[in-house]
Parts: sequence; structure tokens; C-alpha cells
Amino acid sequence: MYDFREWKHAFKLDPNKDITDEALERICESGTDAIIVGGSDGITLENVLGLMARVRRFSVPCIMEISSLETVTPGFDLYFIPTVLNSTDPDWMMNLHHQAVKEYGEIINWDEMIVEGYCIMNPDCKAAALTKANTALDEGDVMAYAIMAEKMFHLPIFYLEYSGTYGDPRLVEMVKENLSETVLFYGGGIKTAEKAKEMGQFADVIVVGNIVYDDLAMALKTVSAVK
Ligand SMILES: CC(C)=CCC/C(C)=C/CC/C(C)=C/CC/C(C)=C/CC/C(C)=C/CC/C(C)=C/CC/C(C)=C/COP(=O)(O)OP(=O)(O)O
Ligand SMILES: O=P(O)(O)OC[C@@H](O)CO
Ligand SMILES: [Mg+2]
Repeated sequence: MYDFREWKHAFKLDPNKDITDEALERICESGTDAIIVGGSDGITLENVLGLMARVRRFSVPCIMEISSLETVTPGFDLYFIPTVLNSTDPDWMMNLHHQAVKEYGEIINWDEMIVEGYCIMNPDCKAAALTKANTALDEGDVMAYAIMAEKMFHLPIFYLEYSGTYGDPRLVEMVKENLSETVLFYGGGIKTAEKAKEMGQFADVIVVGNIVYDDLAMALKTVSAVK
């Protein structure tokens, strides 16, 4: 299922982390809607290609979430392009994107490119530090970013990112109430089936990352919790 509008669950696998063949098979055949390949540090062309080739043995959709221009490689089903709406550094909002389009515009297949408007909420995550995100946001700020993503920029995805920590379900619910076209992704701290179910009530898609590496059995339970 290549239409992310129909998804409920995705696993995010980090090319910079080791995963056994057996664990990868269980993840890819778990019933999840997609495998997103991405991370915020230590990402190289070599480790992206290695993980892509291994995921490709299974029929699950395989998406690259681009974190640097140097690591973009053909062979994925779709490419997610983050733009960090609450970054204080224009590089992570549009400058790197501008550079990429200027350099590669003619060969980009836009049907494969999906832009994600990120709102990074956890001040302690690597992505917040990298992108110099302003995480001192109240509910009104977050809502405004969500509305801007949909009504001003017509972004296909609004990604509420709590990477590494569990967010506020009430806020996710409020954001969802403000979106009608833009798909709401929630990621961060989903470590149990209960948490998956709780966020899955409100977010269109929940993204499960770190727990894959810490407790595979629990990670697998997050799929049936929302599907
Ligand atoms: C198919 C093909 C060959 C195409 C060629 C054409 C081409 C080059 C197309 C690219 C077009 C384009 C516009 C690219 C954009 C380039 C770019 C570098 C954009 C910047 C993206 C960005 C804002 C990255 C910032 C970091 C970020 C938000 C990453 C998202 C993922 C994330 C938060 C992962 C969590 O990281 P993790 O490591 O797990 O962190 P924890 O330790 O906290 O868990
Ligand atoms: O690793 P966790 O905390 O599950 O977060 C998932 C994802 O949103 C990270 O980009
Ligand atoms: Mg991670």
C-alpha cells in the first residue's frame, strides 16, 4: 500500500543501527504499513543502501526519509523530505532543499517526493539539536504550525515529532481536530501497545522507532494495537 493516506502504522529503521536478519524479517512481515529508513546522525550512503537492499526482500513499502543530500539513492518506493517548521535555522526549512532542487531539479521525479512539515517537540532529541528547533512551544504555537502546514503550504504530512519521549495525547488530539487534508504523523516514545493505541486514536499514522532496537517483541505488538 503505497498511499500514505491509508496508513495507520510505520516502523522507522535507523541505517546507523544494527538489526539481525531475523528481527528485520519479523518487522517487515509484521503487518505494518511501511518501513521508513532514516535517522539524524551517522547516516551514510553505504548504510542506507545496505538497509534498503535488506528491506527490499520483503513486499512492505520502503520509504527513504532524507536527512542529507549525499545519501539520497534510487530504489525506494517513496522519498519523504522533512522541512522543520520550528527550526530557527533556515537551512533545515528550505535552504538545503533549495540547493537540492537547484542541483538535481531536472532528474527529480516529484511523484515520488512527499514533503513532511516537522514540528519537533523534544528539546533533547538529536534532530532538535541538529536543526536548532525552538521547542518552547505552547499549544497555540503547535496548532498554528499545523494550520500553516495545511492551509498555507498545503503539505501532505504534518509530523509531530517527540523522538525519544512520549508526547501529550491531548495535544495530538487537538492537532488532529485542526487538520482535514494534511495527514498527521505522530512519532516518539511509543514503547508499549497501550501507548500505540492511545496515540493511534488521534494520529493518522504512528511511527515506531527506538523500541525496535530495545524490545522487538513489544515493538511488534504496536502494529496490532492500531490495525
Ligand atoms: C531518487 C533520487 C536518486 C533522487 C535524486 C534527486 C534528489 C537529490 C532529490 C532530493 C530532493 C530534496 C529536496 C532533498 C532535500 C535535502 C535535505 C538535506 C533536506 C533536509 C532534511 C532535514 C530537515 C533534515 C533534518 C533532520 C530530520 C528532521 C530528520 C528526520 C528524521 C528523524 C527526526 C529521525 C530521528 O532520528 P534518530 O537518529 O532516530 O534520533 P534519536 O536518537 O532521537 O532517536
Ligand atoms: O524512536 P521513537 O522515539 O519511537 O520515535 C520515532 C520517530 O518519530 C523518530 O523520528
Ligand atoms: Mg531513533
